[in-house]
Amino acid sequence: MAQFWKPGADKPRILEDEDGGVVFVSAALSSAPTSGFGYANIDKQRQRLPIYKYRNAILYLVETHATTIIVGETGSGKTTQIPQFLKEAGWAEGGRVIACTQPRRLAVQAVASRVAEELGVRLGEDVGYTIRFEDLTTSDVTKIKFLTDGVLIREMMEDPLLTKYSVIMVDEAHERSISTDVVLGLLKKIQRRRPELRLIISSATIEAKSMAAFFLDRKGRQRVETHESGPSKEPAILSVEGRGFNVRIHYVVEAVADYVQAAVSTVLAINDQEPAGDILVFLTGEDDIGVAVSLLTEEAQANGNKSSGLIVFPLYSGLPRAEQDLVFSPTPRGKRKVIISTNIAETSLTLEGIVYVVDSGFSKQRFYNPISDIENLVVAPISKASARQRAGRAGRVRPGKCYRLYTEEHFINEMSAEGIPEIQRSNLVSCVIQIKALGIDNILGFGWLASPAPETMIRALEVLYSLGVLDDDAKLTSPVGFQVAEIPLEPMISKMILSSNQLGCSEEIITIAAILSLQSIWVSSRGAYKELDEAKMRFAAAEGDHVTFLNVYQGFLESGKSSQWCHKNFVNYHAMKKAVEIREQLRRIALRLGITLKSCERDTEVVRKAVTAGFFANACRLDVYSHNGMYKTIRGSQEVHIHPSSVLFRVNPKWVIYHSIVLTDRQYMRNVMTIDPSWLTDVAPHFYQHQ
Ligand SMILES: Nc1ncnc2c1ncn2[C@@H]1O[C@H](COP(=O)(O)OP(=O)(O)OP(=O)(O)O)[C@@H](O)[C@H]1O
Repeated sequence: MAQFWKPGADKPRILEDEDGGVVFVSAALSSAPTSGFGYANIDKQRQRLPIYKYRNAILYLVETHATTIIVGETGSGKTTQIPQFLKEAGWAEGGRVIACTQPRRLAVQAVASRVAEELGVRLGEDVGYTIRFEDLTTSDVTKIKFLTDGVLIREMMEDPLLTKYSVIMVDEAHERSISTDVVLGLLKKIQRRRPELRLIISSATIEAKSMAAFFLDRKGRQRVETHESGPSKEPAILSVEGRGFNVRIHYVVEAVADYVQAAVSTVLAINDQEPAGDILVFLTGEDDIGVAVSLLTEEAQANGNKSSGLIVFPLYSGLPRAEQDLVFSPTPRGKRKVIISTNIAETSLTLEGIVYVVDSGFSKQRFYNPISDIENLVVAPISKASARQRAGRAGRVRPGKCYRLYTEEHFINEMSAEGIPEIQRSNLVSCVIQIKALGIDNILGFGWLASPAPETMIRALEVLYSLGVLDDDAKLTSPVGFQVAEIPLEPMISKMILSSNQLGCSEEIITIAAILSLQSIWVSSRGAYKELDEAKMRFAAAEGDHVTFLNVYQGFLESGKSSQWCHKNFVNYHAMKKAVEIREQLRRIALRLGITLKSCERDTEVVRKAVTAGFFANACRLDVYSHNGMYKTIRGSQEVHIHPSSVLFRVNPKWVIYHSIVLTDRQYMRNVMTIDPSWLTDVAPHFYQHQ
């Protein structure tokens, strides 16, 4: 009997309906048995995956085609099996390596450990991974390497033709992150120079024909006709039929007013009414995840036995690795794990115990406005492709259910088939410098999968020119441009590091750079707002957050890197440990670039000047006529406010610089620092000449 489900504001119910329910894809596609799967040995599990039947077809297509596009349901085995098929067929012999890219770091680590486990090898040896600031591979030993698309682009700077790879699989290509689009454009170029390189583009939800059209160019086709021995340049498309287990989809009958509250009610209803199985909830960011975690934890405490079986874990990219890892821990007997996540868990991941998925229908997405030069993170509706990926986190090791907190009508009529590629809605400063560093000067004619807006390109070129990274001919300057490109951070942070060399404060600036590359060093307040504020005030510097970070870092070192010290001060211990690690890597990079490591002995003026040398484009002035602490950006005159998490919140100094903007009810500046406005024209005369 099918079910329709309707969350109520106070008491959610799961309603029975004799009419046919909405079933994900089709029950007829189910090809795996519905029980016993978890107990089979790994070889048997592998053989039961839908992709297994396609092993020979895949190997044949890869042998005979330069590019193969593989579309198969979530959980059909693309990510974990294809690299193994290739290895078994000899593609990793003779010192060659098989690469598989993922848009997200968490997925890279998770799939690499799964594949190592399936092959019975130690992670980091035959099977390894590389993400920014972490390389778990062994040269001459690693045969299958998982990595983020961003890391693959960085590798091209050292080895432009990626000569060690025999096959590169670009997985989850539907995500269309900036790095995925750039990687696809670059790989297409590399293929012309290295016809023996094979590409696999895979996803559960890509439009295979338009992807194939991108890889098919006239020149390529002509070459096929004349070179019979090489692989065909015409891309092959393979559709893998079948999925692991059914996922039954439930829609709300009426639109919900508050998706966080509805998600919490749904989790409680599942816990009350459904058999054992963990729950994965998709919300949008740290803030709404924090609210949901608190509500569920309170509910579990208040309800005694009824909800006490729930163990709730948040999951988002800024969460330290050790806390992220908790979501993979086995669920204790008699308990039910609830993971409340951003779209970090949307693709590639298999979380073994997950039976139920709750999908809010929203995610945080970047939107850049080249006119105001502001990039906001906005909560926006997801696409159908994302919704399918989210549902696909269930049904991987047993049948599952997905509760969509939106109506079926909304899914069918309102949701776009695919999201807007990130390249068309982001600031492109980092992207442009990477492409330039690879020696590609004609950015507009790069051969984009989707062209970015010309205004956005112009803005990026303008900022890079003002940073001294590009010259009048829009070429990378030497040495500054090349050095900035070599540091694996945002160009503004890299420029700040380089400037600290002349100003004699590189030790301090490297600490700030390490902390800025983390989401937050404070623990989330968990309701204890007053205590968190008081703790912050112990470190707060009148100059703002950047100098405050130096105080916290110093305190952490003086405590002997103590976790108790962190706990007492509301500082996130794991984040601080990560900051120490990143700082060590940045020190090594700085030394390689010839930067002298020197401390200014806490001369906060030179520290702030170095930050300004990188972030001058983010300068704002207090609007003295506003009584609510409103600032206007110098370029673009946009209204912005200091974020409540900043130590300058309510202090409202006249001139400030920020690191990033978040949009909630207003545009808020995060990580804010006071400046002297004369520094702006000192460090960026071209940028501010008309002010
Ligand atoms: N860590 C794991 N623990 C248990 N089973 C796993 C694990 N990882 C993968 N599997 C099994 O292997 C199957 C295939 O996973 P894989 O990631 O290769 O699929 P996929 O087709 O790439 O999916 P997606 O499109 O969602 O990334 C899963 O459905 C699951 O049955």
